[in-house]
Amino acid sequence: MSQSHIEVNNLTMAYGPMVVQRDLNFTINRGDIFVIMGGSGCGKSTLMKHLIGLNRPAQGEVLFAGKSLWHIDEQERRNLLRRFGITYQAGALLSSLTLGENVALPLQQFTPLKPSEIDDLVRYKLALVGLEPYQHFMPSEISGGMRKRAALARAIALDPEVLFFDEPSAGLDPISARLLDDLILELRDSLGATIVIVTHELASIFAIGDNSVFLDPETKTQLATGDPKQLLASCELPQIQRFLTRGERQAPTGSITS
Ligand SMILES: Nc1ncnc2c1ncn2[C@@H]1O[C@H](COP(=O)(O)OP(=O)(O)OP(=O)(O)O)[C@@H](O)[C@H]1O
Repeated sequence: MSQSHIEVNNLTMAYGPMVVQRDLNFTINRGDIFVIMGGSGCGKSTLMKHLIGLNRPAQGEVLFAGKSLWHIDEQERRNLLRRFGITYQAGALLSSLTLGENVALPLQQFTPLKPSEIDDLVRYKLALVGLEPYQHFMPSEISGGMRKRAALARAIALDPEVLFFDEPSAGLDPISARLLDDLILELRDSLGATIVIVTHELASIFAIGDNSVFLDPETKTQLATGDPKQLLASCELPQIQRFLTRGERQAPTGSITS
């Protein structure tokens, strides 16, 4: 049976008095690729910030391996946070450092490893994303798709249990986006990591998503959670059908619409 890794219980997220989403309830299982979906401004990035412990819930809780990041001491919180790997949409790499130096950074900061050991690990992580020959290149000397992969190599430097991606394929052409999807699947399988992704890309959602939550900006709560392919096949909510078919369908084929 699938084992729960992250649990979101009755979560309400707000900025001051402005509620972004309320009453969110879902589970992210170990080893799953979990997609956060929903229209612009519904609160996907805000949810990601709650999952990684940057934002504090207005109500409810987020449990990581059964623990709330807000109800433990500072040392335990730091230890838990080290088990996360995060890649942001923009500014993922430091432009003044080579790819190898970028990947080495978390290893230098958070481990007692010797320089030669760090160098071995850097080459290994870059090899995992197909960039070992580019270790000494600057970020400006490689393509956008390669930069995303290098950022991924840095995010996996500390062997994270959970990898978070905010719009990983933003700005990539369809082929590079597809290659990134393949890489994410490979990494999930080789690292055994749980992966949480915010994305609008339908092709990615169906290609790699095992489970998902759909946030609605109108009602300010989740409308559905489940395997995106199942939602497309059987969820009758028009908002979900519109989103998953780019507005082409209001209800699953075969269901009756008025
Ligand atoms: N730091 C902040 N302070 C106040 N309001 C914020 C802050 N960050 C986001 N918001 C507001 O919260 C709401 C949700 O924003 P968020 O960025 O989480 O949505 P999103 O679904 O990720 O959007 P998009 O798809 O456009 O990236 C928006 O109304 C946004 O203006």
